[in-house]
Order: sequence, then C-alpha cells, then structure tokens
Amino acid sequence: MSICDRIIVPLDVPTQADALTLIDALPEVSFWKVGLELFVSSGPSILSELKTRQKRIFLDLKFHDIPNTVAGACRSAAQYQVDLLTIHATCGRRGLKDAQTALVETAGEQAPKLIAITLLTSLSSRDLAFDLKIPVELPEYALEMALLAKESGLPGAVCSPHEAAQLRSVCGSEFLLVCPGVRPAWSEAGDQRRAMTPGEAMKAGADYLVIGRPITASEDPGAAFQRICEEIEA
Ligand SMILES: O=c1ccn([C@@H]2O[C@H](COP(=O)(O)O)[C@@H](O)[C@H]2O)c(=O)[nH]1
Repeated sequence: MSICDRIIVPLDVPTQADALTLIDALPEVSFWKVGLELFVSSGPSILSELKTRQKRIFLDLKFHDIPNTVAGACRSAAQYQVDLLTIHATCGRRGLKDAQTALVETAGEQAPKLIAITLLTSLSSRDLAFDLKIPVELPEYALEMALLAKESGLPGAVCSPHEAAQLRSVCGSEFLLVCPGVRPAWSEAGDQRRAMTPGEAMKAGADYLVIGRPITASEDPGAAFQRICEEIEA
C-alpha cells in the first residue's frame, strides 16, 4: 500500500452532487470518508457510487446510544459493506461489545472494522476538564477509551496524532489507529485542537490519516493531496 492509500479524505459536503464532483476531481484518492453531513442529506446512495468507483469507504456516523440501539444500527450498517465504521467509546463496555457482536453476526468476515472514538480531536485538555468535567489527564483518558474498545473486542480506535504513539505502544501493532486532526504546516487548524503534521502523525504510529479541509478547501485539491503525499514520503 502506498502512502497515498493511507490518507482518507472526508466528503464533508452538503449534497451528493458536491461529493461526486470532489471524488471525480481526485481520482488518486482511494479511501473516502462519508460522515454525518452527507449521509443525513443524501442517505446511502453515495456509498453505492463509491463502490462503483472501487473506492474504500469509512462510514463515520459515530454511533452513540444504548447497547440495543447501537447493535441495531450496526446490523443496518453491515449491509453497506463499508471498510470502517465508528462508534463512541463512551457507549461503554456493553454497548461496544453488543455493537461488535451485531456486526460480526450480520456480516461475518466481511464486517466493517468497528473503531471507537476515544476523544474528539476538536477537544482540548481544558475542554475535557472544565466543560466535560472529566478529572483525568487527556492522554490517560484517550488511552483508557482505547483500552476499553480493545477489551470489548473492537479492532481499533480513532485518536488524535498526539496520542497515537502511546496508544500504539500499549494497544499493540495489530490495533488499528485512525487519526483525524492532521494539518500540514501550510494549512489552518480550524476547529481542530490536537493537530500534528501528516509526517509527524505517521511517525507516531497512525495506520490511516483523515485529512479534509487542507485538501478539499484548497484551490487545487489534487495538488494539495500530492503535496501531502510527498511531504510524508520525505
Ligand atoms: O475525533 C475526530 C473524529 C472524526 N473527525 C472527522 O475527521 C474529519 C476531519 O476533517 P478536517 O477537515 O481535516 O478537520 C471530519 O470529517 C471530522 O468529522 C475528527 O475531525 N475528529
């Protein structure tokens, strides 16, 4: 797999037409993320479009509900044959276990990899302590959420690049780490609070990087994508 194949680009656009324009403008992107904005507006038909183009799909719906409900959502999502699917680790042990079991019972070996959000990359240590009232240091909290996911049978987690090295060393080489919150030095951080450059994130142990606006909001998305691939390779 080339470096470029380890970059997942989010389709954070309001309509399916916008998404198709982006997909067709970036033929070199092999892995796309469909998140809440597009899925809520357009439903699952974008997934068929991506399949037709033989793209890998990260369905980032970030399930967060009681065990019975997340298990049902996973059974429904299993039909789409996507590669990655997200759930919040804060669903708790029973929710995570029931979701993972529901996926595997429905889709067997074809089941998407269910990965747990440890702590959104838009949150800072201050947000964790003062707004969420969680009295634990942020790196420790992210690690505990990843371990909860692993103990619950999930194959991986979503974390910021800041926590990737620690999660990699504790959770092991087989545990999938997907990192959003990635910003080339020449791009704006926007709402991301725990960002690192693509090269730093890969070095820290990420398997995949999710990089959106630095590519999709660029005047030349293809050139931005190439520049990022070259920077990681260098
Ligand atoms: O903790 C998380 C979990 C998911 N995301 C998603 O990744 C992309 C990042 O896009 P950028 O434009 O590169 O900021 C976006 O779709 C988020 O929903 C995240 O950022 N952090």
